[in-house]
Amino acid sequence: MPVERETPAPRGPRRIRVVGAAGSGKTHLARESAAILGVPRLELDAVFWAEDWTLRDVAEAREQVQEFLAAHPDGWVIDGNWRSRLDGMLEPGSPGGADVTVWSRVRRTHRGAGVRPAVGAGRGAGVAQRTDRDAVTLTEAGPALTTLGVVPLIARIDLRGRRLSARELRAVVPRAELDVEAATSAVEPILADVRERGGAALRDYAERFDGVRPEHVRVPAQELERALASLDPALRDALTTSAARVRQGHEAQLPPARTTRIAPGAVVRQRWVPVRRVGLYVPGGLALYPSSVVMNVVAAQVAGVEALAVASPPQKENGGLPDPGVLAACALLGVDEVYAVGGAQAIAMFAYGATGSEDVDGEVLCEPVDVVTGPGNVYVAAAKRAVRGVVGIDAEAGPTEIAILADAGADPDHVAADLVSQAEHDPNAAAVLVTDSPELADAVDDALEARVSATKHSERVRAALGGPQSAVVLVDDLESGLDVVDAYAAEHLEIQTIDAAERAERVHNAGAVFVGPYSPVSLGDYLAGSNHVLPTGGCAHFASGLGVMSFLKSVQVIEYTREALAEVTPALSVLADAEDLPAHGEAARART
Ligand SMILES: NC(=O)c1ccc[n+]([C@@H]2O[C@H](COP(=O)([O-])OP(=O)(O)OC[C@H]3O[C@@H](n4cnc5c(N)ncnc54)[C@H](O)[C@@H]3O)[C@@H](O)[C@H]2O)c1
Ligand SMILES: N[C@H](CO)Cc1c[nH]c[nH+]1
Ligand SMILES: [Zn+2]
Repeated sequence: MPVERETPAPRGPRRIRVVGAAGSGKTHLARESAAILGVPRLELDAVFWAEDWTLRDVAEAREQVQEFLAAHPDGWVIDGNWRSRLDGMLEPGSPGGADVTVWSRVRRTHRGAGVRPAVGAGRGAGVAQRTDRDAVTLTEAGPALTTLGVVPLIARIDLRGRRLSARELRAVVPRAELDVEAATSAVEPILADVRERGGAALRDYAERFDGVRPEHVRVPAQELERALASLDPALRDALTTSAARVRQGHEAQLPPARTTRIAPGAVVRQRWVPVRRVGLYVPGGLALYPSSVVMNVVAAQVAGVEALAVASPPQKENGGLPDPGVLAACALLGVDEVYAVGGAQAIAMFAYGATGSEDVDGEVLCEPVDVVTGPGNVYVAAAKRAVRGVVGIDAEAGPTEIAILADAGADPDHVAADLVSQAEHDPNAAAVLVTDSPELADAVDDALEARVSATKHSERVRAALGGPQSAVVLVDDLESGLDVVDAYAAEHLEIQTIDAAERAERVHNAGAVFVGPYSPVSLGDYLAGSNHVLPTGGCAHFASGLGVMSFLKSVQVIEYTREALAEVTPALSVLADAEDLPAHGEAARART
């Protein structure tokens, strides 16, 4: 039986007026909002214009509006401007008027919705603050409505009283609409183009996606030195601390070389050999990630990789170079090959190499690498999936996910804080709470309301919490909760239950597990000593986080004496004959 996400109970304003300039997306916003709320919609253009594109008589038009209001006292969405003709009708505060007015407006290349509160309108209303980077999420009605407090921030999935098979569980756990598979078609032409046109394509994509055409695709050495020299001392100390702790954690991962004596004179040895050259991706679209420099670089260095190259998106604010904090972190860790390249194009550059297109590039801008690692958005993850085989990759480390398994004893404010902390990465980030306590779920809903309104990236967080990838999942008991989190296979899983340590040991599928009340995910993001580059989108069913093993290959070394070979030659010959490969047996018999 299919499991539905719960229809949210109406809470805030239900009578919504959408206004905005022509082409600002108000029709779309109104249509979507009405569908989400389950209320009727009235388009004022259809009221004030008659069929033959003459203006309808004002009195007649107003009467139509009045009839609509009278027929739907419980809620509606009305879009269109027509202020002067309405003469105050529909204004917040007027009889039967709107609870709230939403402006849909075009902002540079993205459309966005602003919110003007009605007198006495529901909580949470206010002019939405946003940056251009956030604005893209506001084309959606969901975030606009959660801003208004009309729908809850996060959906509920109630699995109580249901026994689901492993396959059914995998189908009901929340997942993003734009997954790696869906993003693949967007990145394939980019990969092919970079392979073909090298530096010229890299500059074109920087202009298109990052809003700046870098003069230097490879960051000049003096810019790395300059960034390190101007690094804020507190940040330098924090990066140094982080690198030392991560180094310590990763040194413990180094596998020992093993020699096994299979029989007298028969030796098999396992050597661990680092790959020679690696490409390390450091994201930089919505937020900036010096910490991802630490995670990538330290793991590769501890593994013993000889040549490390880093790529991070060019920043318009930094003249087409990557973020100064990213550059400084590279310099601090001794990496001098850094590229101002973001997204799928960076992954292509590393996988195929890139020819230069300008004098500053030289003939070869970037040599191909053996392994590409690092986190990024869904396009980066899709590009890594596409080049796998040409190069090695670590896990698909796409949009951040947090799952929390919590019981009634968990602190709802801490749970909310941790959900918000990861939701702030990306509108596509996922936040999932799995609990056997409806009381905790309600308390977390309330704590989220307070935290989301107050947090800096509230629009991005609302979009992440309100997306299909996020939910509060109610279960009968913690055993069922464990089944749900195993089916979900989160990048990060927090266990906030009374028996956290024992329960954590029973988790099969998670990139990293954070145990007990004092191990928030943000600790692992920066300086727990673990790595924050972790598998997403269910890949934790089979993949591990970034670590020294991501950069090591094992080489088996076999050395037998004549006697040891002679001892197994009869069995070897039988096997060779059984496979109709008699020359295999002859190669052994020729020696013994
Ligand atoms: N799983 C992990 O280990 C982990 C760790 C840290 C961060 N993250 C995630 O990394 C991501 C960082 O994302 P970001 O966007 O801030 O930076 P990013 O560097 O990953 O992506 C920016 C690039 O995306 C590309 N891009 C944007 N829109 C595109 C489109 N429509 N088509 C093709 N390419 C497009 C552009 O090239 C741009 O340079 C977040 O999702 C965050 O959650 C994951
Ligand atoms: N939470 C991210 C991993 O998904 C890592 C990170 C870096 N900076 C802050 N957080
Ligand atoms: Zn984080």
